[in-house]
Amino acid sequence: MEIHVKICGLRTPEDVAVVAEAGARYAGFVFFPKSPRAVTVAQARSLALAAPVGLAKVALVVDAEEALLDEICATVPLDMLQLHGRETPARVAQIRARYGLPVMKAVGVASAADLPALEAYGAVCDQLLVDAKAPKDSVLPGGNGLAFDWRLVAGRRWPVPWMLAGGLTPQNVAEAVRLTGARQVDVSSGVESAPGEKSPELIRAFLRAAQAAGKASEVPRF
Ligand SMILES: O=C(O)c1ccccc1NCC(=O)[C@H](O)[C@H](O)COP(=O)(O)O
Repeated sequence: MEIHVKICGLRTPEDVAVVAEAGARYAGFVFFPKSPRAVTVAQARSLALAAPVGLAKVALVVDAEEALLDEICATVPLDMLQLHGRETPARVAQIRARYGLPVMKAVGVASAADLPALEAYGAVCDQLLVDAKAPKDSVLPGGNGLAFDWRLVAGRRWPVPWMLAGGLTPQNVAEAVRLTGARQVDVSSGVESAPGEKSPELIRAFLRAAQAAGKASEVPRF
């Protein structure tokens, strides 16, 4: 089974080249000014234009107003919007209808009490990002390099495809895939040498580990 990998928070043409060459399926661009991974709309446009066919470009926004979404969608050639704030299901549906792009909604998980939200958002979005819940005092609503208890979502299914995120690394991604049954994984901090600085070696190691985990989960045919 092939595991689809999203590498989030790309900032340079070198990041895009390494991610594509390593075999990632999605590249994420962060539009959140307080993030060390933030890019401008103009920067995202040139990064997206440099992405080869087969690498899906994802714009990550947090409670974005129409003006910003209009500007991003008119300027950057995109394949998906990732909503990483407190957008309600109604807002998710509205954004999906307005821009005609697939929408992935991030849902933070810390305990079983967070699981019903995945059902609610699963009814209105194209993909779910099942992420660790950000600590209350965190500046960033995601990208904190924190994992949640994967047993909470082990074997769970939703009506739309989903990605596992939160604190994944080249060392733990195989165990995360094995335990949860995820077919898609998303990483940012775990492939960085410093906040916002992507490491080509860690990106390659992450892709290798994820792909090996996918192969290991294949049912043998005799
Ligand atoms: O990465 C950021 O700086 C960021 C800022 C605001 C909202 C979300 C953000 N990142 C989300 C992600 O990169 C991932 O989708 C996910 O949260 C996993 O991040 P990590 O735990 O760092 O691998």
